Amino acid sequence: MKKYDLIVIGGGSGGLTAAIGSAQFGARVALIEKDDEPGGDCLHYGCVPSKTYIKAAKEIYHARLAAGTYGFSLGGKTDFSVVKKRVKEAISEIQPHDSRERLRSLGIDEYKGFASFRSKHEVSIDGSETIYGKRIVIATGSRPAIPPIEGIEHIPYYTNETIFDIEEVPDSLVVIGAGPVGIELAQAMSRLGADVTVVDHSPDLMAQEEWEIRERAREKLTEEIRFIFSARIVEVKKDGGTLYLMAEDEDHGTSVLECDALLIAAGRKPNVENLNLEHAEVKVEDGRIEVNGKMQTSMKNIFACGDVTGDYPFTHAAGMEGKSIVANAIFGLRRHTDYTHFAYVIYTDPEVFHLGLTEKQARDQYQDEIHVYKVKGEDVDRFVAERDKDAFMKIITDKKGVIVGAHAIGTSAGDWMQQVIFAKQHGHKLKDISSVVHPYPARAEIVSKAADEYWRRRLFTGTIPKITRKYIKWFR
Ligand SMILES: Cc1cc2nc3c(=O)[nH]c(=O)nc-3n(C[C@H](O)[C@H](O)[C@H](O)COP(=O)(O)OP(=O)(O)OC[C@H]3O[C@@H](n4cnc5c(N)ncnc54)[C@H](O)[C@@H]3O)c2cc1C
Ligand SMILES: NC(=O)c1ccc[n+]([C@@H]2O[C@H](COP(=O)([O-])OP(=O)(O)OC[C@H]3O[C@@H](n4cnc5c(N)ncnc54)[C@H](O)[C@@H]3O)[C@@H](O)[C@H]2O)c1
Repeated sequence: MKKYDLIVIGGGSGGLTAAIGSAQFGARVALIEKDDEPGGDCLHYGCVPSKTYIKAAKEIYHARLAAGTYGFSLGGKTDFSVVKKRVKEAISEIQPHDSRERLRSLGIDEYKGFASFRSKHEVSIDGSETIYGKRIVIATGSRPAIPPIEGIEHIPYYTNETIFDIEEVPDSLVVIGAGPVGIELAQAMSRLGADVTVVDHSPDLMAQEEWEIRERAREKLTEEIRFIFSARIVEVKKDGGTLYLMAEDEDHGTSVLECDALLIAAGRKPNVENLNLEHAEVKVEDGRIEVNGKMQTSMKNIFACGDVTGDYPFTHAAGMEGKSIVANAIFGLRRHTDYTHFAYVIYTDPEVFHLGLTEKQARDQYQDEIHVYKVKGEDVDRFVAERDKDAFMKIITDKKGVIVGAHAIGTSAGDWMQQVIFAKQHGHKLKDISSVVHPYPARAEIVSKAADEYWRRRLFTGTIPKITRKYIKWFR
């Protein structure tokens, strides 16, 4: 039986980081991936294809808007085969980075097949070959959760695993789920030509976002998408080419939605099945693998990262957790994964950026001893010049000015807010950003406006102006 320092199950963002990091430090590593090529959800069915869709949709939408603005007309239908081609090209250009060849070139033994445990140190591949690992990583990711709806097994529907393969944009599309997957794809599909309705059983979208951001996002998105909140699809039927979806809505009772296609984006289910976790005494709690801060499962030599743990289902979280595993599983360190400065972006247009506490969370945590700084796009020259004034940003600090939360909405918000992640992570105060000179007229100036406001409140109110006035008089 072949023996390894580390066996990694799953070649997505988490597994690849753990395997490549460990091999680069000299560990003997095996990676088992069931699909033809590694890369996982992010490369094949998630981040990458969705961002290519979003970009194509955005270009088409803004071209049409621009035509209206500048007095000419743009007609015609999108050639969807071009969009699909661009998706394929994007995946295949990134694939070499995550390929079996690259893993081999790094000295990793890659296996193709479905992995399952035989014991706490033994993993079998497709039930045949068995290999031994001193330490093992479970990075099997997640799949779309399909809600229990009567008749769902008898109708065709899309998930993120199939929506990037469609031949044509449907005339009408219902999306179940207003989470990041649902709204990013709903907006893209609407811009590509579908009439889109999003149904969610929660009362609003983006419940975890700062309320002013949520309101602005809802206002913008409802210009393009119809939302039905507090509603549940309870039954589905197909007649000819049409789908009939029975929706139960708290306010309006039962109604029937007709559409050509259905996309299910109702959350994720960690991939824990058929791994024979009981052979390794790895505990599953609420359908996901339980880990401690060191990413260790209930069995000390077995670690888990990424979507299979369920807590932070993001590519960059899986990567961060994979790095902790390299430190803990290969070097025996006690590194805890720290999510204090974890940020994410929802890639709608406009983008939504989230870092740290919301104002409400900060008020609760710091007993109201916080400062809140808000800047609107209409106060920043670049947004005004480009006639794109919907941007909004809020930074929350503790009473000493240390950043505890930052939230924004606007074109490319995910890019211009990066500096705040850096500042927060390195313990800088908001005032420090004020001394950074931002090239004029960068959108990032919105952040320095908040920092300027920090100084304005301290310098130009209270006793300081009285003293400086006296000094200037004397100095004359
Ligand atoms: C539409 C969509 C858009 C997204 N956009 C973003 C985004 O913009 N930014 C972001 O941060 N996140 C995004 N995400 C989330 C991101 O894709 C996931 O958080 C990330 O892929 C999780 O990585 P992972 O390594 O845990 O799992 P995965 O990437 O799913 O990898 C798991 C791998 O394990 C393999 N596997 C599973 N079981 C076995 C087994 N028993 N044996 C062998 N191999 C196995 C699978 O084939 C797969 O390759 C998006 C998700 C979706 C669905
Ligand atoms: N830009 C990004 O970083 C990005 C993009 C896409 C996905 N992701 C990650 O992927 C994860 C999964 O995203 P998601 O949107 O699939 O899941 P989610 O859990 O975030 O959202 C699912 C939504 O579906 C609704 N829902 C669930 N069951 C329903 C039902 N039966 N009827 C009506 N509504 C129902 C929920 O109320 C929720 O609003 C996210 O948490 C995110 O971390 C990230």
